[in-house]
This record gives sequence, C-alpha cells and structure tokens, in this order.
Amino acid sequence: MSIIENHTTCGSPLVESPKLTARNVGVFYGEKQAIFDVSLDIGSNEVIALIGPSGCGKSTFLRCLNRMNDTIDICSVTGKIELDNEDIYDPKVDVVPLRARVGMVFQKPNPFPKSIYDNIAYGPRIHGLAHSRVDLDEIVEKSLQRAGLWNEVKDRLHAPGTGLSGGQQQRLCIARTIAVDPEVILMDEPCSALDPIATAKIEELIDELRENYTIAIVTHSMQQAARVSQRTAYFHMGQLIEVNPTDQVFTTPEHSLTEAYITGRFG
Ligand SMILES: Nc1ncnc2c1ncn2[C@@H]1O[C@H](COP(=O)(O)OP(=O)(O)OP(=O)(O)O)[C@@H](O)[C@H]1O
Repeated sequence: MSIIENHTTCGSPLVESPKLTARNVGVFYGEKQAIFDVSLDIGSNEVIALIGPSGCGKSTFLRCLNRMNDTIDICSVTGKIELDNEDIYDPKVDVVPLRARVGMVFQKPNPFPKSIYDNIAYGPRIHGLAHSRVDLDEIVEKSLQRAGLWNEVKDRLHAPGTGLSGGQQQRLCIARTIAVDPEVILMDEPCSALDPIATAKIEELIDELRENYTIAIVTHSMQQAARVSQRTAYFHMGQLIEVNPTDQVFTTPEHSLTEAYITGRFG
C-alpha cells in the first residue's frame, strides 16, 4: 500500500458545532514529518476514536490538541487548532489552564506519589478552584464519584494512590483529570495496561462521561472503538484517511485503506 499524495480525507471530518477544530495540521519531529495536513473537528459531547496502524501518528495528533507536544523539544506543529474558536497555539495562551480545559489520560496509569485524596486535590489547589477545605472535600468526592471509584476508596482516602490496582489507578487518573473541570478529555490508549474487567469499567465510564465532556480516544482495539465512540477517524502514515460514524467505519468503510486495516490486512 503506498502513501496517498495530496490525500483528501473522506467521510465527514467536519461537524456543525465543533468544540475543537484542527485545520491543515502538520507535525514535525525535527526534519521528519509525522502528521500531514490533517483537518478534523471534534464535536461537543461526542466520543471520537482515533485508530490506525502503529506509528501512523494517532498519539502525535492527540497530543497536539492540548499542546502536550510542546514538551518535546524537536517537535513543531503547523496549521491551526482552535478550542471554542480560540487559537490554542496563540503565544498568549498559557498552557497550564489550557491543559486543565483539555485534560489527558495516559496509557499507563500515572498517579502522583501522594494519597488518593491529594492526587485529586492537587489540580484544584493549583488552579484555585476550592475556597475552603469543605469545597475541596466536595470536589474530591464528586470527582471520585464521577470516575466510578468513590465506593471503593472512600474509607481510605489518605492511603497512597499507588497502592490501588491498575484499573483503580486509571480511574484515579480520570478522577484527577475531571477534578479541574475540563471540557475535553484526551485518552491515549487508556486501557492498554488493564485487564478485561478493568477495561470494561473504563469503557462504561467513558460512555457516562460523554454527557458532560468531549472525549477523543486513541485505541488499538477496534472492538473498543466500536463500543465507546460515535465517530471514528482512521489514520495511515500520518494522514487522516477517513472519518465516519463508527458503525459505518466498521461495516462499510469508505476508503480501501480503512477496509484493509479493519479486516486485519495490516497494522
Ligand atoms: N518523541 C518523538 N521523537 C521523534 N519521533 C517521534 C516521537 N514520537 C513519535 N515519533 C514518530 O512519529 C510517528 C508517529 O508516532 P505516534 O507515536 O504518534 O504514532 P501512533 O500511531 O500513536 O503509534 P502507536 O500506535 O505505536 O502508539 C512515528 O514515526 C514515530 O516514530
């Protein structure tokens, strides 16, 4: 399969009232280009899955959406990305509040070496979201409730977060993201280190979170994409090949490259 020169994304990469818009985005690691001219909207309260073979640029693209790529010295981003019509790459934008508005959950659960309570309270404290201990207690409880972890940890809030199981740690990280009141949650293969039961819990949670948040999830599991997302975006060698409703992508893909991937011919 060769690279498609000047490829136009097929399907419906744009939506009517987007939360996030990416236009003609290119990403470079030094001289090497990893993302080519990607334009994609992410709608409010949708879950969009980003899929494609290893190395196709899914994580790179995801990381552009909250400027996480800024942390990689050799990485540069071209094109435009807007959150609620505001350019997130404008030099005036402070990345700290941006990353609270557009939170991220990583592949490996990465709780801070602090108590369960302090893992959640950390963000609200630095962003000044709580005016009293009562406020903070409320944020911690609400965030743990929303992440489906409250009942399991309410009696040991001062125990270390790192003492939880892998699945619980990942829900703790989701609770930590929720605690700063994000609008968008980016998830980079959030279940790849989890067993099937913990995975099922996170997937249920993603479905519930959609009510309040916009979610973009990178996943290697096509079953997971099919279960949790409403739209699926297929990437191939740094290009965005197709974006369509998830059902369609997995039953009647529009592009032959998408079809080759979902039928297991590569990747
Ligand atoms: N920090 C980095 N420095 C240099 N090149 C990088 C870096 N991160 C990613 N790349 C390159 O960018 C391209 C896209 O990588 P990326 O990790 O975004 O793909 P992916 O689709 O998420 O892959 P995977 O599914 O294996 O995680 C690859 O060629 C990769 O080698």
